[in-house]
Amino acid sequence: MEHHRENQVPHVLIFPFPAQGHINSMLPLAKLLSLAGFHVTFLNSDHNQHRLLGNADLAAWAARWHGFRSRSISDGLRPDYPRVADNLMPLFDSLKANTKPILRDMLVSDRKLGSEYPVTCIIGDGIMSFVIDVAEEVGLPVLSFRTISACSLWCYFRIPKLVEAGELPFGDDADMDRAIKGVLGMESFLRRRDLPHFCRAKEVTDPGLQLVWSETLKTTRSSALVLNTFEDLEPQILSHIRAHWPTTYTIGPLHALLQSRATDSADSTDSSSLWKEDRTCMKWLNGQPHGSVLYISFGSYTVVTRPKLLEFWHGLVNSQTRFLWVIRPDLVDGGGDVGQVPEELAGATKERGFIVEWAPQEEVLAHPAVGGFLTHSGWNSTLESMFAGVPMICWPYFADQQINSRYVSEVWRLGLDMKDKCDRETVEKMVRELMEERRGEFMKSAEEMADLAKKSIEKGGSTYTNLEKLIQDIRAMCF
Ligand SMILES: O=c1ccn([C@@H]2O[C@H](COP(=O)(O)OP(=O)(O)O[C@H]3O[C@H](CO)[C@@H](O)[C@H](O)[C@H]3O)[C@@H](O)[C@H]2O)c(=O)[nH]1
Ligand SMILES: C[C@H]1CC[C@@H]2C(C(=O)O)=CO[C@@H](O)[C@@H]21
Repeated sequence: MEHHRENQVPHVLIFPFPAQGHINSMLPLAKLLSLAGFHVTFLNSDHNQHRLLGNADLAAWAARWHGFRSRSISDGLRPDYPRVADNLMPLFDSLKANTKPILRDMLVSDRKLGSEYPVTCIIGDGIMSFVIDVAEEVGLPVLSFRTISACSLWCYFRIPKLVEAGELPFGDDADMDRAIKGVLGMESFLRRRDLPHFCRAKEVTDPGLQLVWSETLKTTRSSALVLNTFEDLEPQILSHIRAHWPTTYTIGPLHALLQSRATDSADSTDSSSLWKEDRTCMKWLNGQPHGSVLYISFGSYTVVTRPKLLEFWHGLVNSQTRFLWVIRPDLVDGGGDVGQVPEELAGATKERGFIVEWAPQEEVLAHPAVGGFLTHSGWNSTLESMFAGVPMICWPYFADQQINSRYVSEVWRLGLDMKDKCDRETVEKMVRELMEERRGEFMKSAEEMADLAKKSIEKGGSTYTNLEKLIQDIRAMCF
């Protein structure tokens, strides 16, 4: 038996939902497990692997992260199919119908996936419960990694209770500020408008609502839940979660945990961006006064209409603040470009602003010139801003972002929630409030939260300890 133990190297297959936000939270875990001496296969979609190859040095990753390999699998859609937020059901349906059997066949035909060691455990994205089905069929242990906050996962889990109590659906009742009482732990501050966006569906049969409802319930079948959060951030909600997922590993903020473990700083920042990063913004930031710049990014999925984009633009310019703005090529609804910009905006932007299509966001948030973040409240952006000690203005777009923005403003006191508004007057008012009037207050709470996050990843901290436990438990699965 001992001889057998010496030869068994854990081989973990890590499979994120094919989207930037899911790659950016599960990839650091893959690298951390390779640092622990595990063999790791990171599974991208063919579509995203092709995009990553254009922007990342995947060959260098294999050299830097011993035991790490990335493979790809078809998501079943044409390469040019629009994988966009307001049309995601075809992607989910295709993953279940097409990718699931391919994944099973990959594991049945070669348990080693072309490497020297057989797969001993699967960590699948919790929004793709079909990975649990495949793991059960091929007889492998499986853990579910949900890439969102514990508070948003808990809201999803409570959907059946909200429906039972008549709190969902809202119907045509327009009172979005009506309190929601059915999410335990959130009764004192949760409104209809703060629930995850899928809860705004008019019918219980809405596909998006059904998706997050059913996928969340199905992840209770996996042997454990992995979350990119930390104990001090969401303690009450985590205790509710653990009543349904007894084994829950909180190992976030993962981007920072990796950075703290990587021997070479360049290693931990190797880009996993699907867009090409424009690093010229770093030189521009170097020329800006300390804390003077508002960074604006709405993540990888958000789209806005051109009128809304111009409202943000007017509000930013009227606030007189310096700004660094990420305007992805596909940010404007319908894929159109920004078009002709009014001279008053173009002139002020030349004077006080800088625009890129995609930024090295972790480095931007860590730059001393950045004093605030206008964000869509995606979970990675929220954690990155939190760890960098940068206060936020939140303009959530969909999915879990609505609940994240409510927590930022009402629970963690790290900024302002602009939810459901984007007129130029509100934008200007909130930018001035965050960057000037209440700057001291928000900087103080942001620094306190950043300290809590830093303590969680240090030796003896909850995240540090939970990662060691996860590594130990995965090792034990080999025998
Ligand atoms: O110019 C940019 C903009 C973003 N990022 C990075 O891209 C990631 C974006 O992730 P996130 O902030 O979580 O937003 P989304 O891409 O929108 O993520 C999707 O996935 C997340 C995790 O499930 C969810 O929380 C979001 O709601 C969902 O939209 C972050 O790591 C950013 O650092 C860059 O590197 N450069
Ligand atoms: C496409 C979105 C549907 C839900 C997914 C998600 C989650 O709850 O895991 C968060 O945001 C998006 O990335 C996914």
